[in-house]
Amino acid sequence: MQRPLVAPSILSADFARLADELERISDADWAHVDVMDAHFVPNLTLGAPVVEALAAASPIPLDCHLMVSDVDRWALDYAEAGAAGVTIHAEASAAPVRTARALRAAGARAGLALRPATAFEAYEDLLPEVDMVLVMTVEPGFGGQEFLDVTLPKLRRVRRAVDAADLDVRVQVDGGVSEDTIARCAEAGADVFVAGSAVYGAADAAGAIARLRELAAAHMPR
Ligand SMILES: O=C(CO)[C@H](O)[C@H](O)COP(=O)(O)O
Repeated sequence: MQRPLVAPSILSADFARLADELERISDADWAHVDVMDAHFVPNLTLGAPVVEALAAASPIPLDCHLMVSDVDRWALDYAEAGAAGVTIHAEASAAPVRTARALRAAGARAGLALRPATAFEAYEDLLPEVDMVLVMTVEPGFGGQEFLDVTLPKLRRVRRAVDAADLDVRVQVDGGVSEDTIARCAEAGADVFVAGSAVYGAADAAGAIARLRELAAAHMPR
């Protein structure tokens, strides 16, 4: 198992002060950037030009989570904008292997995300083509939602498959991750933890990041 990575989601940040909000999480491993198109999910955030500006301003790498329809058409723009990792949703992609290969060829990590109701089994054979699987632990679209325990069995299945294949593939969780829920995620096999409100809602963001990282490390199987 790799060391735990904490990726605060800037969805819960102050959008009027994004460069300052990235500085606030400079102790984190990655900054998680939620791209929403008001079609794949019922919310609208930002696009590649803003990601390009954030990549230039950020003290840490950007991890872009694309919640957009027809994602194969848009994904490469985010790698070219400077994102270190780009995650596409399986449900929005007609050609996940082609898109993942294009992302890797552009120098970005390729991630594949699964909504809570999407089964992992149909995508298991694609594991060698990606660098990360994102198991959504809420329905995508909004921060501050309640963690869905029903996603934990899938998280365990993803971890088992990654370990069985002995692949260098990260397993990310996103949604409702907090000091109350992170132990469950770590025990089930996650090693990248996205947290929006748990970090940006804290007076001391650096302290919140450190506590999440410690809790994750304490509960990840050795
Ligand atoms: O992808 C997301 C929503 O679709 C966000 O990253 C996620 O919800 C983070 O927010 P919180 O930690 O407050 O649940």
